[in-house]
Amino acid sequence: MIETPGYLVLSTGDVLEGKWLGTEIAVEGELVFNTAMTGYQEVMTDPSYAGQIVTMTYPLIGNYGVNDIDHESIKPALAGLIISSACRTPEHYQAKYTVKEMVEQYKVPTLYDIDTRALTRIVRENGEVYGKITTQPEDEPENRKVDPEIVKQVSVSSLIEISAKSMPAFSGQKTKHVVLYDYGYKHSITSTLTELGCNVTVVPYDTDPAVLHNLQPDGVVLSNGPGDPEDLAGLSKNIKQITESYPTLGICLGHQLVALAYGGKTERLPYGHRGSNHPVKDLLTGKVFITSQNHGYVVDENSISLAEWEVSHINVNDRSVEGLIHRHKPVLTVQFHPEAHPGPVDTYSIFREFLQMLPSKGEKQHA
Ligand SMILES: NC(=O)CC[C@H](N)C(=O)O
Repeated sequence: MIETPGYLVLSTGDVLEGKWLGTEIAVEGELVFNTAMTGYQEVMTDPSYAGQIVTMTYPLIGNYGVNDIDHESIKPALAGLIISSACRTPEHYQAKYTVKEMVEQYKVPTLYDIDTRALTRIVRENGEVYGKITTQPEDEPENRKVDPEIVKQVSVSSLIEISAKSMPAFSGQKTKHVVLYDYGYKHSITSTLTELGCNVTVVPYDTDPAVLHNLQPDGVVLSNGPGDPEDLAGLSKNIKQITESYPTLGICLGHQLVALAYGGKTERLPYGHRGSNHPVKDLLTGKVFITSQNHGYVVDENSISLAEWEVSHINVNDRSVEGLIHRHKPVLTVQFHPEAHPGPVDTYSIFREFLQMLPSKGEKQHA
């Protein structure tokens, strides 16, 4: 087999040599790393990675193949993939393809045989690093910012209706209708809601609250998504209106956008939280959960009005804000991923907490 060398050229001046896995296409993006030991398929198809080159720190990728059931969106959204060893002979009863076949089919520029430990150190030490996957070691990444309009590229353009897959979560209740604002949603969010007995309507990220009102939701979920939350500050007025009218759950980007809508600020983490074993403390119960995470920004605790909001969760490693609860309105938001995938389902109960906030039939509080 002839293996062509490929290069990852970084904004720090470092150049790492590897080999192409699949099609040789040059691409640029923000360099991030994910520490999950499994879940590469979910990571590759999570739209929150749009515009980013993702390094998997676990050294062997592809050993259980790729299946037809664990995609988090219809196709990979990440700009590029960097791995150490690529397994070409997967073993798993559900495996349908190899990682090589997947990156070839969707034309995801991918390098393997990269020293991912050295690369991760560079990102940890430098924080915001941009890179280019290329055949030319003398190339340089030109862009130093993820496209401010990236959410528009991953959001649905018209609404999608998904029916409940089971009886309502709580006995005696009618099926609830949840509208999911799509900033780049993961399919696990809709599958969790439908498994808990909700009908879900997925709407474009910029859907006007008047259109939402016509859908007569019982509650609203604001999804995860890519990019810098402050690039979406123009949506703040709508988001504030939504949270004032309907019980709301914000997940990751959705959490950040609610904070911005209430006058809060977001800031960049030194090198992000991306993995499936991030400990989060529920400050209301004192319990610690292991969570799935994928974010580069956090809500600045000092920017939140504590008269209006309570910090419900913090990250045990760096004490950053992981969850907010409104003191008077049925609004809760989390920075981590209760839908998991990849990672543990310890915080699945967040969906139940949200569903418990939805009014029973005949007692909708909105006009
Ligand atoms: N998964 C997400 O929703 C990520 C939110 C945002 N793009 C961040 O990096 O912080």
